[in-house]
Amino acid sequence: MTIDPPTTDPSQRPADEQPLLEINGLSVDFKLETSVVHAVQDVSLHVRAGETLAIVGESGSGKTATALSVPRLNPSPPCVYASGEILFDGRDLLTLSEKELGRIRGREIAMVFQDPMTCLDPLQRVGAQVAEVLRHHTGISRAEARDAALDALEEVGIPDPALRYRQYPHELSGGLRQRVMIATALVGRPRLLIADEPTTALDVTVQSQILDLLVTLQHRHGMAVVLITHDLAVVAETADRVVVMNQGKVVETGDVLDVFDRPADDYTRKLLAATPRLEAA
Ligand SMILES: Nc1ncnc2c1ncn2[C@@H]1O[C@H](COP(=O)(O)OP(=O)(O)OP(=O)(O)O)[C@@H](O)[C@H]1O
Repeated sequence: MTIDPPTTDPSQRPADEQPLLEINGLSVDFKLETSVVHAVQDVSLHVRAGETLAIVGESGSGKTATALSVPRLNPSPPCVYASGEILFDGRDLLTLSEKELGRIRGREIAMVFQDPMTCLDPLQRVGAQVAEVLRHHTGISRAEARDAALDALEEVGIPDPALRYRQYPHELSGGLRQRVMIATALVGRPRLLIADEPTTALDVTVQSQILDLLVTLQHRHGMAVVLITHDLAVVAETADRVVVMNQGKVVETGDVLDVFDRPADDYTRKLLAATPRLEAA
């Protein structure tokens, strides 16, 4: 019997060990008229199927620019993907055509943002918006999409979904709007959800309800989540692993408990020290 030596080449790993998302050496610049912002510098990270990876760091550290690079949603121009690769299920998203990426965006990779109004059309009834996403991705009939959208609104905990279906975004509270955005994001059953500060704009009690909802839906549907947040207490509650960013670079990464118990980097220590809620938890 021969035993193969352990392989270090990622392309040789068994399929079940391949991360769902693997970012290698990503650099993102914003080319402005008189200057260049190096927003993301040589960032590498990975997310396995079904797990939650949190990206933390101060404002301006490059969290959003990193995350928006995955579905290639940084505004271009001024954004330039200067180097690196973003492997989703082994395919480099940075090399796909807009058409190919369009089939992945929203369907296999979905996003929720801090402000639902950036995603929801203020002039369209909310139920129709959820149904339209489904029709776009699956081509099912109007009636089937309506039924599925009603189910989706119910699943995200919207009371009286038949009534809410017919309402416009401005008729809903911030928490309900966020639930509608989550329904819109998840109705296509994505394998990866990118959640960028999904609860920051909400009241504290609503924040924890929305987080609980995301965790429940993640477990139910087995999707992976990239969670961007400045709230380390939220990370401790929800994430498996964490990436700490500072000034466009990854300064530390690891299992949440390890990093929070034994931070290796000074910047991580400072972030943790600035989060008293965490010590109380
Ligand atoms: N569209 C843009 N045009 C120019 N510069 C940008 C653009 N988007 C981001 N930047 C710059 O890139 C850097 C990283 O920004 P990014 O939004 O990724 O940070 P962040 O860590 O997500 O911050 P926050 O927590 O405030 O959202 C910042 O210096 C920011 O000013």
